[in-house]
Parts: sequence; structure tokens; C-alpha cells
Amino acid sequence: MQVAVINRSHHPLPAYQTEHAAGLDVRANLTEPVTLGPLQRALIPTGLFLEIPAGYEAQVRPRSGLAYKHGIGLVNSPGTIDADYRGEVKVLLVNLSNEEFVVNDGERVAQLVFARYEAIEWQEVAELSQTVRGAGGYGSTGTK
Ligand SMILES: O=c1ccn([C@H]2C[C@H](O)[C@@H](COP(=O)(O)OP(=O)(O)OP(=O)(O)O)O2)c(=O)[nH]1
Ligand SMILES: [Mg+2]
Repeated sequence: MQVAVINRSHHPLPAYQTEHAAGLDVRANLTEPVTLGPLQRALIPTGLFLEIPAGYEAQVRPRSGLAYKHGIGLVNSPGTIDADYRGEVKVLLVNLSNEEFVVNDGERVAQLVFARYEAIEWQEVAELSQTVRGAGGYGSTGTK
């Protein structure tokens, strides 16, 4: 699938790092580093503007390496880039560690996963079909 993009960053376009990677690593586009103290969050610009085909979205997902090594996540994980959004793609990082984390220009801060979605129409009804699970959830099937 082709996706129109304007790259106003000073970095190459996001790229798949391996042959069958689902996500394209996206880089911070900064004029100066951003320091995130414990529990601080920041909107990190990417310099990227997309025109995603109708019927698709881009999900902004965390990188597990940053999460594991530095406690860096996304406040709104996964972020949603709508097909009709024409603004700059930004990444809402949060520092969930006890130590400062410095986001440097060019750092791969998140990954973009393109996915299909279905637009639905509600069909309001009085009752839903019966199932074995019923309303059970939140651990209702036990822990083993
Ligand atoms: O991590 C994100 C999440 C969103 N966006 C952009 C693209 C998306 O299409 C738009 C709106 O996002 P969302 O619908 O999640 O935010 P909202 O709080 O509902 O804002 P809005 O009222 O503008 O929809 O912001 C990003 O750049 N990065
Ligand atoms: Mg919205």
C-alpha cells in the first residue's frame, strides 16, 4: 500500500527495521533535546505529515526496548492517526521510571503500524444473543 507523506523533518522516512516488521520506527525531530523527569510527558514532533488511505489508520505504538530499559511509554498508547488527519504526527511520550530520560533528535521514539479499520453502523436491539461466557470477564475463567 502506498501512503502519501510530506517529510519536513531532517531525518529519513520511518523504516521497517527487519523484513517482516509490523512497525516503522519513527524518529524525534527536535531542535534541542527534551528532558523528561519521572512521570513527565511531552509531545514529541516527528516532522511527518501523512495522507492515509480511507479505511486505514496508523497506530502509534511504544517501543519495547525504551519501555524495558528506561520506562518510556506512550500516554495514549496506542495513539491513533486518522485517515483524514493532515497535521504533524506527534508522539506523546511519558517517563514511567524514577530517573530523567533525555529524548535526543533523531531517536527512534515509537513505531507506526498501519491497520485496516471498519466503519460500523449501529443496529440498536433490545436483547443480545446468548453465549457460554455471558457477562463474565475480568478474570472470570480463573487463573490456571
Ligand atoms: O499519538 C497521537 C495521537 C493522535 N495524533 C493526531 C492524529 C489524530 O488523527 C489526531 C486526533 O487524535 P485523537 O482522536 O486521538 O485525539 P482527540 O483528543 O480525540 O482529538 P480530536 O478531537 O482532534 O480528535 O491527533 C497524533 O499525531 N499522535
Ligand atoms: Mg478524536
